[in-house]
Amino acid sequence: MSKLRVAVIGAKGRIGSEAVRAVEAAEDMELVAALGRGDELETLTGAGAQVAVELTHPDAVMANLEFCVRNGIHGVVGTTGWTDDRLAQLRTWLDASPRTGVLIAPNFSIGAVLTMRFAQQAARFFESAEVIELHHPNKADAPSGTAARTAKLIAEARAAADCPPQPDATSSALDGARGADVDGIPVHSVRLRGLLAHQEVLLGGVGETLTVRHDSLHHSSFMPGILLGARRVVATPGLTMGLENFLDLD
Ligand SMILES: NC(=O)C1=CN([C@@H]2O[C@H](COP(=O)(O)OP(=O)(O)OC[C@H]3O[C@@H](n4cnc5c(N)ncnc54)[C@H](OP(=O)(O)O)[C@@H]3O)[C@@H](O)[C@H]2O)C=CC1
Ligand SMILES: O=C(O)C1=N[C@H](C(=O)O)C[C@H](O)C1
Repeated sequence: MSKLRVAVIGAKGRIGSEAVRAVEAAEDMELVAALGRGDELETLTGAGAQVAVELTHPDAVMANLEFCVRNGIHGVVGTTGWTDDRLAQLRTWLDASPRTGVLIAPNFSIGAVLTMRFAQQAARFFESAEVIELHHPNKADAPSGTAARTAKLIAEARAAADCPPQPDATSSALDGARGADVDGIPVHSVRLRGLLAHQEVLLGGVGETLTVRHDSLHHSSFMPGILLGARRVVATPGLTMGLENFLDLD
């Protein structure tokens, strides 16, 4: 059987360099291009890439995806910074290239995907929910894509269950003390040397709390998800939001 022809964009970065090694080691894949900043995107078409794994920066991801989708190259995207406007723009490119698929995964690690699922399941049973994400200090964005997604999922679950707004009588606070408000859920970002990627979801009810915590200790934690995404996205046209769509979680 012919191998899946995979390219990595952002190949010299922390996660991109790990992805290059993972694709090279995968028996069913061939690494056909490894692009860094300043490299020509046309390399992808010249190399016959079927899938591009995009692991760069929020400032770069849109131009890279526009090129890929217009050229029928499927995308597996880990880069963060997604807004509703950006997603709408991506959908217009995909509408014009109906056989092309893009997976955006806020987090490729199975533990983080499960954290999001558990938080979503638990959200309606607790009055209060807050998210704390903790990352290395070289991370460009805050809050993390994972934390933003987690907060959105919690908020959606609470809205679907007709939960009232969560109690918070704070009437005076230093700017930032209550974190960022993501759909009504406070999200707190810690940047600390020594950390990689960690998240706690705190849920509170009368007389009890539940904490769901996940720790990525090495970038290898993201590789099975990236490889799974590459294998599945080629047969999944359109936009897929979240690796959970390629996992049998139920
Ligand atoms: N979904 C997930 O599971 C994960 C997602 N991420 C996300 O992936 C992204 C990258 O993270 P990380 O590896 O830590 O960041 P790094 O800064 O280590 O790596 C990004 C790399 O992309 C390069 N780059 C920037 N612009 C371009 C471009 N236009 N074309 C090609 N390469 C480019 C950078 O080059 P230069 O150094 O010259 O700027 C750098 O080498 C972030 O958004 C992060 O949040 C990270 C881990 C897991
Ligand atoms: O920048 C990182 O390191 C990570 N970025 C992703 C995010 O913003 O959620 C995934 C993971 O947290 C690592």
